[in-house]
Amino acid sequence: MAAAAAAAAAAASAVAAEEKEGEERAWKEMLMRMLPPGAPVPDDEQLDYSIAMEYVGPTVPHDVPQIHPVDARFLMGQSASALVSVQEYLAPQRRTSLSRRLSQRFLGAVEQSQRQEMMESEGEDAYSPRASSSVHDQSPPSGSPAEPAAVTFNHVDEQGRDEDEVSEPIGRKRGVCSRCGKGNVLREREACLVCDSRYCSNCVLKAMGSMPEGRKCVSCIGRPIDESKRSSLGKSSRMLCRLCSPLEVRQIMKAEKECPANQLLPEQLVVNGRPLRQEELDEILGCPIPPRRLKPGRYWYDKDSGLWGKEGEKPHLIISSKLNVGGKLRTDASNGNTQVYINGREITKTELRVLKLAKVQCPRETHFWLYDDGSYEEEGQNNIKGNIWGKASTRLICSLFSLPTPPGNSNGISEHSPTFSTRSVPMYQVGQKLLLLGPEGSGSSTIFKQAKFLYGNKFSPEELHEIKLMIQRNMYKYLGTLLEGRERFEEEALEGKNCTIDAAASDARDDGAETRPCIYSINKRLKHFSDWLLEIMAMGDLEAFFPAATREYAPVVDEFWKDPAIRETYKRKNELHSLPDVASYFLDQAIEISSNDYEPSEKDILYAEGSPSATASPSSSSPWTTGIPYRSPTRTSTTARLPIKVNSLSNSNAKSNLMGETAPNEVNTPPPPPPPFFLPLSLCRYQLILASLRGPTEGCKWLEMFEDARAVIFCVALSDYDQVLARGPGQARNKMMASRDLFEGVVRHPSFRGTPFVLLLNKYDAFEEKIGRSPLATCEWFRDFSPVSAQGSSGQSLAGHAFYYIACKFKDLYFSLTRQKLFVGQTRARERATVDEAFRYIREVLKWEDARQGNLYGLADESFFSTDISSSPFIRQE
Ligand SMILES: Nc1nc2c(ncn2[C@@H]2O[C@H](COP(=O)(O)OP(=O)(O)OP(=O)(O)O)[C@@H](O)[C@H]2O)c(=O)[nH]1
Ligand SMILES: [Mg+2]
Repeated sequence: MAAAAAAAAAAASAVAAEEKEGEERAWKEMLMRMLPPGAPVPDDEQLDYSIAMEYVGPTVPHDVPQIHPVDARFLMGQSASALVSVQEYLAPQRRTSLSRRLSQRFLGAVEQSQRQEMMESEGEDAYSPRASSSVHDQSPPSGSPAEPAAVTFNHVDEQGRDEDEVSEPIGRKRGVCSRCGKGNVLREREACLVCDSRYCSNCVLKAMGSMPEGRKCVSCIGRPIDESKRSSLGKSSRMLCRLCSPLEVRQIMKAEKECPANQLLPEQLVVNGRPLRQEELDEILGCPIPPRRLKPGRYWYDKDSGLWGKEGEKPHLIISSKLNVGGKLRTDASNGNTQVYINGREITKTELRVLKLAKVQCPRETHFWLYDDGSYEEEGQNNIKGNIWGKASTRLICSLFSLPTPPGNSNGISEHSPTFSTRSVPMYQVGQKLLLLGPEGSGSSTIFKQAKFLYGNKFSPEELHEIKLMIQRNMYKYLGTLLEGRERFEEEALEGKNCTIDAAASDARDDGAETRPCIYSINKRLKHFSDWLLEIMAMGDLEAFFPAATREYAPVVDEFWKDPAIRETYKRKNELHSLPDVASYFLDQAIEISSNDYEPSEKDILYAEGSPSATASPSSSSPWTTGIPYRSPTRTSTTARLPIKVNSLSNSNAKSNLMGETAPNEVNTPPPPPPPFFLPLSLCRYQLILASLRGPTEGCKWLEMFEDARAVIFCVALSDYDQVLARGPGQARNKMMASRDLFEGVVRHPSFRGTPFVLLLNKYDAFEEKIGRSPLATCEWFRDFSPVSAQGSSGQSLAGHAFYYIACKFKDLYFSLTRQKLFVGQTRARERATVDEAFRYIREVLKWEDARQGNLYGLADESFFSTDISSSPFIRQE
């Protein structure tokens, strides 16, 4: 009996085992059918597929949810784990625990639990909600009688995103992976181009599958991308490069750029008031010079000239002309109000300004015809008046005003050769603008010059000539400052002795062997020269005489510099606030500098105060320096330089130069900065533009020219904290406070809203040298500086501490104005390596900013940079 029972039990268990085996085999076969041919069946632990079973039970009394599958062929293949979306006919009561477990694994744990909670609260079981909402694109048109849409889908917004995606789901939290729910703000995340779900490196391939349309969640495949991400199409990320082979990355990026689902739709582009048709879009994209980075929007297009812009805005590009696209160009296309018309369009103020600077006569009610080669004529006159882009100076002005110039040769005649692939050739040679600003004497010119030595072309002969003249003129400025100081010190000394200066002067004998009334007294001959020099300086006429008379007076300068009275005066240089420390360097070489053959050395160039203005070699190859008309030195020194510093000039300060021209003193006048050049800091070339600041920036019109700057680099001299800016009697101002106000003015300027700022705290060497003897609290902004004694004990660490303190002061100020982080660097601009470091840092900042704007990943606080790591307490703390 017992044996029979045991046999029966054994038979029963064999049957059960066989059944189980059969069931498993059936599962396996089903899985095999769903997987790509040859793919191994993953074991239970590794199983990462969402699957469904076909319901074969009795008819259910309620409507069955109907979801159409994503075409699995798209999702399979390559190295990534494919994720199969399902056709689910499963009634709630028949869902197996396995399917639930699988769907649970398929969803991000966090998202799933959230949804499960929601379902449970509604009394429903959790079934694969991701599948239901995510494949809704595939569902038949609503109301189709054959396949009633029994699943309630979320509301879909205009861009095809459902409510969950529009309202921030939990996985969208900064740094939180949308799939596994793990968060780390410092870790890189790959974002879906459609719904912006972010995935960590562990989940990205599982969530995005083989990426047949690039970086999209599997459930977003087939859906149009989020337009704000269009510019990142085809640009790979570090994470992807780590996870996939180079070939795979290339294929994914190619698919991302070229797959139909990611292309612009013609109706997304409205040109001259009319949405495009497919053939028009094809014509635009296929023309020799198409608009770059075309985004959906409303544009205007002037088919005669090729000018292209956003509706209501100035021209942005020049594309191929004569394309038959869009409606008719409207008069108000660019919202101009100048009563000057080009090809029927009323031009904007900026265009008019450029035309005027290019000396094109354009009184009101002028109607021009502009052709695509740049030639123009007045309407009805049949007489070509010139070529608008023919002059290099006009092209420079256009670039400064962010107006387009045609690609092609320097005559402005575009070369549309059919064999010339313009798609891969950038339209312009102009890179992103980096605007370098700084108050007087902060060292911005030195940084610019160092950058030019590092990354730019050599100084042209004309630039060198101008630097030479600048050095010669500066030499007389330094001498004048010394003579002014000498007079003051002499007066003070003689007052102490109770004798008058006139008496003292009368004692002085011409041979210089007189008994001097005091150590600051000079002989009559020198006194005579001194009075003359101080007078022309007071009249503001120094530039009218020097450098022209440099050679003539060189021996006098040398004599002065060696005179005991001037040596004594120089000993008190700390009291002569406008005397820079380079004065002695140049006065030591007064005779050499004044010679006709003098050629400034690299050191002279760097030490020279100021920078060459916008004169350049006509033979230079840079688009910025080619053909800019060379002006005579005298003109350059007055008319060209003044506008940069013009903010502090009032109308009454306008003065005439030797040629009888009046220097522009309007704050609206664009400054002619030194020729910018490109910094090949990365694949993207940056164009460094230097502009020197004088006076308040409120209403400063020329700053508007740089509103498209990629970043503002603001330079402040650390050593200014105990310096005084003399602006006439009773107007002495601490230089650091003046720098702070100027910085605040630039930050507040409407043109730079949203523009990243990098502050370069320069002259760290001079700062380090003086901080031990001159307390930082001399500057009222730094009154609360109280160095920790251990750190303040040695000069160097005190300087480091003070640097950090000042940087934080600026950071706090910047944050209070913008709620943004200020990036701070440290330089000793005379040392080239520190400038190189600073620009590397700036490049990193721009990369971080790009990443931040693309919201790819969070950032650590990398907002400090010091060229001398050991001297930065912040870096040590980090
Ligand atoms: N010791 C020291 N001197 C510097 C440093 N950077 C610049 N200088 C000197 O400071 C003086 C002024 O520098 P510039 O570069 O002409 O200053 P700027 O900001 O262009 O001033 P403006 O041309 O007057 O607008 C020059 O003599 C430079 O050699 C620095 O890091 N350390
Ligand atoms: Mg300068």
